[in-house]
Order: sequence, then C-alpha cells, then structure tokens
Amino acid sequence: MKIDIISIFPDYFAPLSLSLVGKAIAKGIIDVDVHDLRTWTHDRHHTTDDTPYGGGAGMVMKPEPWGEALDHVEATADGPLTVIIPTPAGRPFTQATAYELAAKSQLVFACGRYEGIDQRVIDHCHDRYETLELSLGDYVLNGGEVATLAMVEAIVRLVPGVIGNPRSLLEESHSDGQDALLEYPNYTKPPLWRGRSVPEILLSGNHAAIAAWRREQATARTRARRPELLTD
Ligand SMILES: Nc1ccccc1-c1cnco1
Repeated sequence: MKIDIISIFPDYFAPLSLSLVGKAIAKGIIDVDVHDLRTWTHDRHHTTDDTPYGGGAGMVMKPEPWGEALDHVEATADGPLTVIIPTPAGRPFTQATAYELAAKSQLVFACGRYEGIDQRVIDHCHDRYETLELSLGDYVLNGGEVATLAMVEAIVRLVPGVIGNPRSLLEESHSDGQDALLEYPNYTKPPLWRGRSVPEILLSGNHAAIAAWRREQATARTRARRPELLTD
C-alpha cells in the first residue's frame, strides 16, 4: 500500500516512522510519502490560504496549490487513488471504514485547516478520484493532521502482514470478531496488585468458561457505555 499525505505541516507525521507504522514501512508493506503543500505555491510568501468569499471569520485554503499537489501525486501513482479528506463535516470514520481502506492500493490524505479547503478542490476530487470526506468525531481540531495520524494507524494495522498475530485483531473493540462489542477487561501478572486480585475464572484454565465470561463482560460493558452498538 502507498500512502501520500499532503499538508502544510509535514513535520506532524514524523511519528509515523515509529512503532507499528514504522515497522510496516521497514518491512516494505507500506510506503509513506509526506508532501508539503507549500511546494506548489509560487509566491514569495508561499501563500496557501486567503479570506473567504462571502465574508466570515478565518481563512480558506486556496485551490491552486491543492490542484497542483494532487496532479503531482496522480502523475506519480501506479494505480487508482483513494483520496481521504478529514473534515468535521464528513461521515464517521469507523472500524468498518478502516477495513475498507486497508484494502486499497493507494491512499491520499488531504489535510486541510479547520476553516477548510476551497469547495472546488473537494468537488474536483469527487469528480476525478474515489473520495471520502471523513470525520473522527463531533469535536473541533485545528486541522486534518491529527485525524490523519489516527486514521493511518487504524488502517495500516489492518493491512495483511503488519500485525504479527492477526487473531488479535478479531478480539478488539469494534471488530467484527466480537460482533462490534467493546473489548472485555484485560489482566496480566501479578495476580495481586495493591489489594486487587484477578477474576478467578481467568486463572481456571477453562477456556470455554473464560470465553463465556469475556463475552458477558464485553456485552455488559457495551450495554453500559455504548448501548447503540447492541443489535439485539
Ligand atoms: N475538526 C477538524 C478540522 C479539520 C480537519 C478535520 C477535522 C476533524 C476530523 N474529525 C473531527 O474533526
């Protein structure tokens, strides 16, 4: 999988060289290119935004740099592009979205600032590429960079070969393997910590009983915290 990220803050993505994504890059499973949008500005101040038509607070990202940046990514692509535009106005990014995007060959993340990218760029993307406008949740960020970091991690860990033990993906919160229940509580050594013990069932060695207890815990936790996820 190839991932292109276009941003005016390319340094935001230095963490991608760490941990899981870094290992996937080192294994050659994914390739990440971060592009500085200002590369495609042609004025002395490398201007990427301007005041909004119609007035209002804040600034809007100009279309020209975006058009040239996307042209560059397209010209250097091996196959079809899937463009992801993080935005508070997008549809929710969910685990199902992550699985869908983990199957794509090339993802392009267009990181805009909060006031947004000129709508004509977004319309251009919808006309020319598979394009998804996605939101992480109903809160305000200053730009798409943080959302992109989260989405890249959620997507890359699902790409075959990235996670050592694929079985572990089946038992996570929101994974299909658990019928999208929240994850059950987890424990490890020591058996007693600050007067707190581990549920006896987990020490029993009775795997069927442990699986049943974990499902009960996952269902109870989901009912308490996210009742809308329960389909029964
Ligand atoms: N608030 C934002 C501002 C700019 C780009 C994305 C977002 C966003 C994405 N998910 C929630 O917020």
